[in-house]
Amino acid sequence: MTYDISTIGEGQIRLTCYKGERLVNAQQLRATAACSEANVAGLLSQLGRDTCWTSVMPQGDLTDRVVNEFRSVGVDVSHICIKPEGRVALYFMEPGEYPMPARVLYDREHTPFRDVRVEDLDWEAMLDTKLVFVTGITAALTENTAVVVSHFVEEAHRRGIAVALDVNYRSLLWEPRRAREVLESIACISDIVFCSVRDGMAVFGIESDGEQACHDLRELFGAPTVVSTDQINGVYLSDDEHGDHTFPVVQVPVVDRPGAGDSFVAGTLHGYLAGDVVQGIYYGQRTSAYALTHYGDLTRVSPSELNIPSNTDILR
Ligand SMILES: Nc1ncnc2c1ncn2[C@@H]1O[C@H](COP(=O)(O)OP(=O)(O)OP(=O)(O)O)[C@@H](O)[C@H]1O
Ligand SMILES: O=C(O)C(=O)C[C@H](O)[C@H](O)CO
Repeated sequence: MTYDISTIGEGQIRLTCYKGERLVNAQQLRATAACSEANVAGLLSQLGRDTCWTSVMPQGDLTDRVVNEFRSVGVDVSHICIKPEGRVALYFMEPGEYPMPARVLYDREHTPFRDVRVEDLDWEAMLDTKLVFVTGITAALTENTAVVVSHFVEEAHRRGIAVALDVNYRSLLWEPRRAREVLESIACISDIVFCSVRDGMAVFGIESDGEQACHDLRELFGAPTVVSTDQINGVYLSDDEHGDHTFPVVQVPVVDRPGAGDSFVAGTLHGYLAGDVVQGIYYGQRTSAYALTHYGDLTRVSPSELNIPSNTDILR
């Protein structure tokens, strides 16, 4: 079977404080599955795409909790390498209520994924795809994960498979200089790059704003298509075929924030895979707005919900 998209990343459990509690004295935590790349695959699966998410995870209930979540929406998880021992990565989150900022605390040292080697994975299966999707989160973890991400992208490029990169810079995982060192060469052979205006400045030193920042990133990478988000300030496209464009964002209330960026990427790739990145951005705006309305990093959406009239007037 040829996948529409194939991706790799570390499965995690997110443990989130309930509203009005702080980690330091929380009595209960909400457990949900997480992984930026699997979130993208999971949303695309729900939209009818054939997707594959690969990882390295230890045998056990916590792995089952994570893997079952993505399997349940149709992601092919059969190429995940299961190790007999090890721990599952966690991240704790305090969502933050104004004026308290949100906080993330990673607990992801000593997991088998950090030691992944190229020979652990079934590359023939993973590369039987129309598009390979990678993010800066996975490249950030260890030397090994950076090597595996670069191998995936280079092999895809060599075989004429489209590559999509989401820079997804996480300052808790690495320094901007190292991020640039690893990600710039990947961006330069990517067909579509997602890089927020904030990450463009932090990692690539792009000082311009909005549409211009997106344009400058495209010039820097020489990539055919760059899409930049900037929270509620707008989405920007710089593209060989369409030129430079701004798409306004209609703000919606936030129930749960993590995963909105991934949902935006998934929606955009859904259009991109059909040959229409502009339609993809409209999908992405809708799926990311939906993502904010319910708990969990994985957004739950049905194809019909992508096209129904919305009271947020986000869609055309
Ligand atoms: N409050 C909001 N209302 C409506 N849409 C939103 C809101 N916040 C974010 N979005 C949508 O989500 C998209 C991605 O948001 P943002 O730029 O914060 O992502 P990101 O920084 O890439 O996310 P992440 O932190 O998950 O990597 C925005 O372009 C927008 O379309
Ligand atoms: O931050 C990470 O490492 C993740 O992959 C976990 C989340 O699912 C992600 O941050 C949401 O985009």
